[in-house]
Amino acid sequence: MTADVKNLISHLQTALGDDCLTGRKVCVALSGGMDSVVLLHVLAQLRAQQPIELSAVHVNHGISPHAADWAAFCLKICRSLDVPCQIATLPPLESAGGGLERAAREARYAVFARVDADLLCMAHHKNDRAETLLLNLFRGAGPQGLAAMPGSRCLNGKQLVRPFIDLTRSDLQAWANAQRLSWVEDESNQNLHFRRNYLRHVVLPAIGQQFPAITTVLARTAEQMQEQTTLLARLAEIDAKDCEDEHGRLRISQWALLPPIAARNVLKHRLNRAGVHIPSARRLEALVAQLVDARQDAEVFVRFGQTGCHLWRDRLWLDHAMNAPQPQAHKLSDGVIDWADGQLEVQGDAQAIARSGLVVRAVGQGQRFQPAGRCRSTVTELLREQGVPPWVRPRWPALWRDGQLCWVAGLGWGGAADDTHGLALTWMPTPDQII
Ligand SMILES: Nc1ncnc2c1ncn2[C@@H]1O[C@H](COP(=O)(O)OP(=O)(O)OP(=O)(O)O)[C@@H](O)[C@H]1O
Repeated sequence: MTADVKNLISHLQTALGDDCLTGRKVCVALSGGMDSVVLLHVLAQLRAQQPIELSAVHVNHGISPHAADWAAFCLKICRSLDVPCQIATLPPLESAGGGLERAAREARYAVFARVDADLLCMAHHKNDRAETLLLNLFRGAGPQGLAAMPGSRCLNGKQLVRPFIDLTRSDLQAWANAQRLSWVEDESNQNLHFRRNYLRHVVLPAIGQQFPAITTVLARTAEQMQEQTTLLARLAEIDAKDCEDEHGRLRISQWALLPPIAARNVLKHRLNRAGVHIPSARRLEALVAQLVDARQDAEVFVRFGQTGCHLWRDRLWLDHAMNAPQPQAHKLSDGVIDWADGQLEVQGDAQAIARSGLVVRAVGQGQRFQPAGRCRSTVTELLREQGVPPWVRPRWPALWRDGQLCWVAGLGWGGAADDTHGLALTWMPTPDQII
């Protein structure tokens, strides 16, 4: 295609769904690189024709020595286009075994998931898609991985869209040159130790000598795989119907009776739908084997990257807070306190709170407690009765004074509490995620 302005704008309108754009909040994931700078400019030009609420988000990973310059550059172009820009500066990353690249990507998507927008636009293009397909092929992925980068998908209640997925890098380059745009170059894009760069600079050009249309062909394969994946997801939901409880969650003992190939498909689909990254077919196989062999009252735990999968009470529970830092003990204060498994809202007179000497701290193991009007027991037992899963109980929030337990979320005041200090405490747990 010729990359003139009109073409790119009409391409974008088609890709984003022309008639439903008006008045919507559209946010650009802006790295500062050429592709997303082009995307920002095209959307800004579209805004002149159609009322959209345009914004941008840049994630500063702090990995490159130039990270601060990139963030400053993003702020500068956004200011020049009158587009509000949010810079999300992340704490240093721990690669948790999956490599720094993956950890950075996961952290980035977590930021995107929280952005206030209807559409979150990313600037991936056909070449990115071909590279991703090959990367996934070389790590033994199935149809889901080979469907690399769908043009659009749901992300936490909004739509993640890739309006440039049918265009090539050179289409965007031509447009950027014609518009005399400037952008930042990420020096790590030249580093051949990164597998993606190796594919981009060495493997794909070599294949292209014999197969000149390789990028387009791979993108077409990805498209077909996308269709297969959609069909497999439909099949999974049909098979899942036979083993769901009244809330649509899998009864694992019934799921285990499905033919193995169908059981795997259902599990993969449900984990995917819940946003769990499945590291490899082997890990999934290990989970399937343990679940199939488990007795109905057994407890099984398998770790998938940042998520823990627990079999408990014949259901599969996901623990996304598994690696979250343990909340530290701190003095009680007025307001909302973020906790691993929810939020605690504290309302009361600031001076009375300060005088109370109360400290917020996890309940820990083996504590005994007597909630008002109930028998004294261990907190573990009391929380078990409330349906709080075993892995959550030790990190459950409580209020302490002088080392004595006074209040426990979900159980209320008791134990050493002689006075509630006029406090109103509301515990808002994160809904359980059970697939
Ligand atoms: N740090 C970031 N902040 C915001 N969005 C990002 C960031 N990194 C990547 N993205 C989004 O993801 C897309 C693909 O990322 P990738 O790492 O392939 O791009 P890039 O080479 O860094 O930059 P570009 O694609 O803009 O040239 C980008 O086009 C952009 O939309």
